[in-house]
Amino acid sequence: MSSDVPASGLWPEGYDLVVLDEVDSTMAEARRRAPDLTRPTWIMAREQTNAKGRRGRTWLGGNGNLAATLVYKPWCTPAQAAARSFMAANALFESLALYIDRDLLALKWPNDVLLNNGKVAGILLESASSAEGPLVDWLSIGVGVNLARAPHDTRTEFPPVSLAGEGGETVGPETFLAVLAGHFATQEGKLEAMGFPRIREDWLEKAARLGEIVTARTSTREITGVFETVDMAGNLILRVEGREVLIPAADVYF
Ligand SMILES: O=C(O)CCCC[C@@H]1SC[C@@H]2NC(=O)N[C@@H]21
Repeated sequence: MSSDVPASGLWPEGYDLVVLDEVDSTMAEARRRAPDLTRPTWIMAREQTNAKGRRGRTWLGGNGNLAATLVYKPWCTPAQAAARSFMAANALFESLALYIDRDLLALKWPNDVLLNNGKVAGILLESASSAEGPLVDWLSIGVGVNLARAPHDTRTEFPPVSLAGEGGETVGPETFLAVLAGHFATQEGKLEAMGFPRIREDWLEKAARLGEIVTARTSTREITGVFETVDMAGNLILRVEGREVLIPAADVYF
């Protein structure tokens, strides 16, 4: 076990922890470590010099915020791996709810966590598969959480907010990661015991704007409709003019 694992009883059994002062990106570090990995490992960095967000965007972190990636080898297909983003979102929600009123939090499809309608946390998934079989070789789940400060970012309609800035309790990245790692391990347990329907149910309970009108913007089109649900494959389902439209990937606005 890595010596970085905290002595406190908080840290989940079976998971390793690596804490780095500085790295290009914890996603890149996960990629480098993945081939030799023997146990699920959380990699946390105090600073990232080249952090990545979804769709190739740059991720703006900041001192006192959490930047971490879980890299592991779940026995699953790429489609099942994608379901893990809902588990990460559920785990982030439950972790943040320890430090702020949970009614102020919501999950935005596919994998943002909102606090007072601003973005407080984002999730980025990467996986690798070989041609030899249907399973992924490894999966990494990166999380960025604005605990202490919200980076200045004018590119988004969901401006970054921070836990501290919205009146949440002060919590450091190490402590928050221990809480998050525990909640994520619980989600893995739920997946094993009850399957994705239970993960989806948990996610839908926390979903922003369920049953309301939202707009999904893909790289080629914009679709506005009623946010009906998320299906068993994790697709967004909008009702548009009486028809169900299935959206596998998009940015959602409301
Ligand atoms: O665009 C998003 O919403 C996803 C952001 C994910 C950022 C995290 S910070 C830790 C990990 N390392 C990275 O380079 N990105 C993810």
